[in-house]
Amino acid sequence: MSSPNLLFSDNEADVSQAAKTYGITTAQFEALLSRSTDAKATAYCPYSQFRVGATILTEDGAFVDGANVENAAYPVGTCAERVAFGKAVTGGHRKFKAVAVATDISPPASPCGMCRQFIREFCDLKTPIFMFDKDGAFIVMRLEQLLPLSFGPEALPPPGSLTAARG
Ligand SMILES: O=c1ccn([C@H]2C[C@H](O)[C@@H](CO)O2)c(=O)[nH]1
Ligand SMILES: [Zn+2]
Repeated sequence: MSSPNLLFSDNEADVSQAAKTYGITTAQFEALLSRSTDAKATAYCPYSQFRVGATILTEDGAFVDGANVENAAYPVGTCAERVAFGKAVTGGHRKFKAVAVATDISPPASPCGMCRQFIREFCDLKTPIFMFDKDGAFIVMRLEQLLPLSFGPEALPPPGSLTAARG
């Protein structure tokens, strides 16, 4: 069932309101929408035919795109979000302002559980995740809403602090 109270349309009022609420510019919002929508075309998804595009806005204002990459051994395939974060992190980015995911369904798809946890490694809990349908209508939620009571890097002892003697 759709969630009309959560689904915004791509009109000027909703876009500027969302951009303001989530701390990005309307130009950045429009770039997240157009780039994640275009990224769907780069998906390799012969098995599901379900195209997903993802775009990440880095803290310094760069954009990194990804799409899902499937595999004949089905579980080996990778979601668009993890492809985009892999590219961003190996490109040297460590801080991010927003994440966008675009699909051709409405209401739009939301990141799977594995991707929510993957995002949690690199993003502040307040980070907005924009989920776009084919027409640019969108749902937006913060990471802490998509992944409540989450487990993250700060729960572990600092890397290198454990002694080798302890098994
Ligand atoms: O948020 C999502 C949901 C699904 N998929 C991919 C995985 C698979 O390739 C296809 C169908 O599940 O869509 C993503 O990339 N991101
Ligand atoms: Zn996923």
